[in-house]
Amino acid sequence: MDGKLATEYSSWQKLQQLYDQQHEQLVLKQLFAESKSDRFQQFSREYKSPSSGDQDRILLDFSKNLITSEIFKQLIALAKEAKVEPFRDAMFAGEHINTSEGRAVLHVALRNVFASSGKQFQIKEEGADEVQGVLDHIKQFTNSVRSGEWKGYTGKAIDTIVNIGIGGSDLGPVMVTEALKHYSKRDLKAHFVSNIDGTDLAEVTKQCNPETTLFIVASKTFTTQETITNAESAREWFLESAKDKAHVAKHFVALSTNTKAVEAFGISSSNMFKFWDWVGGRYSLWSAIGLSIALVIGYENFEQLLLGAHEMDIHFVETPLEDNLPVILALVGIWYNDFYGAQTQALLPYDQYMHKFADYFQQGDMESNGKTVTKAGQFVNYETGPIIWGQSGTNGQHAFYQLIHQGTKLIPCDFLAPVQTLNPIAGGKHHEILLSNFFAQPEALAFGKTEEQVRQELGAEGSKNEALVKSKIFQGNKPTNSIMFQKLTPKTLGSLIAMYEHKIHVQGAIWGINSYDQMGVELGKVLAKNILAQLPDESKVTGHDASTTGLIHYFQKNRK
Ligand SMILES: O=P(O)(O)OC[C@H]1O[C@@H](O)[C@@H](O)[C@@H](O)[C@@H]1O
Repeated sequence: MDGKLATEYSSWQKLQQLYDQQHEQLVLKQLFAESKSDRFQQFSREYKSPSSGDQDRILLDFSKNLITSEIFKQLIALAKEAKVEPFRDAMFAGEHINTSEGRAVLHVALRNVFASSGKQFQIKEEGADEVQGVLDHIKQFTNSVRSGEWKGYTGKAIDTIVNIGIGGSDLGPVMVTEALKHYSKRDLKAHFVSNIDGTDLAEVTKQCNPETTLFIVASKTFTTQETITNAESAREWFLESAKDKAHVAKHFVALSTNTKAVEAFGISSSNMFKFWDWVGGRYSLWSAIGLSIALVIGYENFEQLLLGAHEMDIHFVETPLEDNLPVILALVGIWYNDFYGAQTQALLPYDQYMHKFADYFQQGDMESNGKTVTKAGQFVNYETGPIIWGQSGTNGQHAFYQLIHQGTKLIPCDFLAPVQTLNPIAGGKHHEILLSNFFAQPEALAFGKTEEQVRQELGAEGSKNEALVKSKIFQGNKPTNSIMFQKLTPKTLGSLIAMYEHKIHVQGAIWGINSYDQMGVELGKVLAKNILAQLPDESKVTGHDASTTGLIHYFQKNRK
């Protein structure tokens, strides 16, 4: 992180040598055989919440990775050489590490509100001292809606909320309200409208009663085309029944950094929940953007989510690199991404509540680290951010695991699962089956099935079919992390999210890129605006290539 390309670090070069010399001998079966049971001890770490200990603990087993203690040491050396620690401290101190936009990166300040946690970071940045005030506003508003005290324009309590937002103003609230559904107020329905496709809003409003629906317009900039258009159409839909514009105040609130635009939309500043430009969209669920989360799970649970994240922040700042969960995940990821040439990384939570976890981190990781230029302005000569994807187990097993087990691609996977389920139905049978799969899949991926085993199973007769024998071989040696947490509590979820946020931060630091801007989303937006103005009239369609022109003309000819 001092203007160097990652490939210039001597530790990177050493890792390259280790890879070149050793990767053919890095076979999990042998690595485990050589180290006996020590390997689990050696390559696993347990995190415990300082405030609730065993209740909220996370085990990271990274022993099923293609690493030795020498490689692990060298990866730690890379983190040191890339100055991961001072860069982390710079973020927590409020330095403007988002250099292209000249901003601080302070989602950690949003959860730095627990004097009793034993640690508060000293953050000096405009707005950082306003965090508690906004939380108080969220608390008071949440309590009044949930208790029924907040009334709609006909005097009825709110029973439905609709969050209108996209990207970071949607994915976090969607993921967390799903993940913490167990803790939700069941008689308060929550919908999320993100897509500009009118279908999204239309299908939601069909399920809403204007007298009892609260719209939450969530947009950091309050200029995002999709969100503003959806909010305007929602207001139109609402006014068809409410008639009087004065009623908007009871049914529309805004979450934004842009007071002027919120007021121009017709939402009074008393119904606006503020945040600051140092909160990146994809790191904003901890801010006012989390209002829908607080409404669904209650303010106390929202606070626990923040506390869990804050405690992971403390772990990230205070724990030596070799025991630091986000750092370990980041380094192991770099080993595959940059030396093995793995293109993707799968997130596989064996918890149905977490079925949106991979979707959430698709933006979190890919918008952060999908970059080609370093902060010093050089093009990288190595791979940066991985493609993130995944699905909840065991659904994924019946969909795409075939390719992970026997395809031609190397796909490092993170398996996540709770020790205890929140729904121990059928005497806990479901959870035992779920967890047996959670244990079995990484085992199968790591150790596979040899030709001899297959032949033995098929017997002499069956083994004559060579193609069949070959198709049943599992090469194994596929790397995985296994992450077990005690139970999916708001606090643990907060810690898990913060763990992956910091993993992304560490990888970005090593690659020397700015993880906190998103220039790559701009070009398409500008072109779409230009095209929108050309759509009414065929003769207006100019300045495009033949394909784009052809497509627009095709639409224009056939739309009626
Ligand atoms: O919250 P607003 O400003 O509407 O932005 C919503 C989303 O827009 C996209 O273009 C990205 O830049 C995301 O990072 C952002 O979360």
